[in-house]
Amino acid sequence: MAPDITPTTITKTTSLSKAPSLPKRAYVTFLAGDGDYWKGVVGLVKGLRKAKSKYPLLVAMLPDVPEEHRKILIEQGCILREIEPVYPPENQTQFAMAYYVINYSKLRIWEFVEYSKMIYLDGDIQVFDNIDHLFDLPDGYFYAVMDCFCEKTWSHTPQFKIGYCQQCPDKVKWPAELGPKPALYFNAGMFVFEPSLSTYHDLLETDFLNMYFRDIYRPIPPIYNLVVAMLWRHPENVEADKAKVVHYCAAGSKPWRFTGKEENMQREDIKMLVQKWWDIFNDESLDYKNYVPPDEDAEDEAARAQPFLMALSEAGVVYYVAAPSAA
Ligand SMILES: O=c1ccn([C@@H]2O[C@H](COP(=O)(O)OP(=O)(O)O[C@H]3O[C@H](CO)[C@H](O)[C@H](O)[C@H]3O)[C@@H](O)[C@H]2O)c(=O)[nH]1
Ligand SMILES: O[C@H]1[C@H](O)[C@@H](O)[C@H](O)[C@@H](O)[C@H]1O
Ligand SMILES: [Mn+2]
Repeated sequence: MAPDITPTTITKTTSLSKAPSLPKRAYVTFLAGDGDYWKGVVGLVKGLRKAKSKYPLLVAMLPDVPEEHRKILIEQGCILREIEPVYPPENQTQFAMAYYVINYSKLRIWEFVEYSKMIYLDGDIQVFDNIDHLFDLPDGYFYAVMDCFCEKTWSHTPQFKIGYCQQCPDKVKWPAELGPKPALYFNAGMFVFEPSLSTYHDLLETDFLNMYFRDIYRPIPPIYNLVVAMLWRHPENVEADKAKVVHYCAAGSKPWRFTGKEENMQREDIKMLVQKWWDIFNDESLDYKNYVPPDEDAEDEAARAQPFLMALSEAGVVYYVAAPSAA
């Protein structure tokens, strides 16, 4: 059979032989409304700077974000991208409409195809250590941290009802009567993904990220998205001070609203993590206008990839993810 020399093939060959510029990468977060989530985004961009991230932070933002908040974000070095709201399909309930609009609109980050790879981070996340090496994980997969099913937010699920959690699958075993074990489920506050218009369109039709990415989901260790409830639900799996990325998602844990009154919020590890968030938020040397970028240092980069590999093997997930190509 004759070789398939379609225009696509030709384009690819040409661009390869011309040694194109490096693939574009960026972090991306999502912002909606005139509430206080912008504080989370300011904390996040300053945290990324402190961790010496090489890549910018894009903010995918709904039109309802007020001008004064946009101004603050630009002054902090964020790249703003206004996105049009996506309304859920009509068959979905009218309750909690805002919640659905937020969920569907977030999918627009798959439209950012000028970037070949991105890391999504919720606004209530903080990055305490450089995680740029996650961009080097092999293409073609969807990387995220496994969620925990032990909090009341999950009380509607069979997992919660029988006390099964994928974080400790041997404590309460999945009963055979309930059929096959449920697929691994990730927390959708942090993930490594490849923008793609066809994926975007497919996602709009699918019942959400976990369903859509079921087959190419590869778990990465909890240090890349420490869902704070893990501290009291699975202390054997996590260490608060080793986490590179912390997700303040438990009730009462958002640092900028923290009162310490809600359940578990008096814990020393929580108070320490909330303080660490504030230290970054208040650190003026991390403001964009004051920031002096460090010199590029190739050795640094290699040194960073090493603990990553070690962490993966410690967490026993090397089986799931191939080594980063930089290793
Ligand atoms: O008024 C709001 C509400 C949310 N957000 C943005 O949307 C993100 C998701 O909201 P939360 O962080 O409050 O929600 P959870 O961490 O509890 O949510 C988890 O489940 C959600 C769906 O329920 C999303 O998928 C989310 O990314 C995932 O981490 C926020 O971080 C923030 O970036 C806003 O900007 N304004
Ligand atoms: O995935 C969920 C979600 O992010 C909730 O908002 C959080 O409170 C949960 O504990 C987590 O498991
Ligand atoms: Mn969140």
